[in-house]
Amino acid sequence: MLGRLNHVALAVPDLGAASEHYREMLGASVSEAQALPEHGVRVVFVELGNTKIELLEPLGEASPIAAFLAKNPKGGMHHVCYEVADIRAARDRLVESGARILGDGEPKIGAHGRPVLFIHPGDLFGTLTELEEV
Ligand SMILES: CC[C@@H](C(=O)O)C(=O)SCCNC(=O)CCNC(=O)[C@H](O)C(C)(C)COP(=O)(O)OP(=O)(O)OC[C@H]1O[C@@H](n2cnc3c(N)ncnc32)[C@H](O)[C@@H]1OP(=O)(O)O
Ligand SMILES: [Co+2]
Repeated sequence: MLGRLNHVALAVPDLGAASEHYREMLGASVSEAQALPEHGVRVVFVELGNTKIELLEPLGEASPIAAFLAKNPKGGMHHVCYEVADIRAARDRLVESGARILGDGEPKIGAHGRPVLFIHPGDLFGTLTELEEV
């Protein structure tokens, strides 16, 4: 069921400053910022060739990353995202195993225009996990 590592996401307090650090200090290829109001975040992707780093900044008052940043004001590793071929089949298998799917359980369209959903960190060793259908 589990495919490639699509991205590792870092929550950051200032997306512009984080993008600049990755571009200038690390010499990385960094995308333009994209606002995703339906996810409550602004996002930038750092392209690594074999995978991506997703830099996330809260957008709006109900951002799902706000509490995480309040606990980790300098930022920190927020989630990992694995690719799957059939996201609903993957979800159903996880639910059968007792895992909690966040939100209403239905995939949303993510930053790459593909369906995504999230599994509660308490059900995967303290790691918030995103699945993306590719
Ligand atoms: C850019 C679009 C898309 C993409 O295409 O890639 C994205 O990646 S969007 C990214 C942002 N969206 C989401 O994260 C959606 C799913 N997340 C959530 O629904 C919430 O963040 C959450 C996981 C339910 C947590 O919400 P929060 O408000 O922080 O609730 P709690 O404070 O009650 O936390 C509950 C529990 O979980 C622990 N926690 C919270 N965040 C993380 C985390 N990132 N990694 C590991 N653990 C986390 C938190 O510490 C609490 O633990 P306990 O205290 O032990 O209960
Ligand atoms: Co993500």
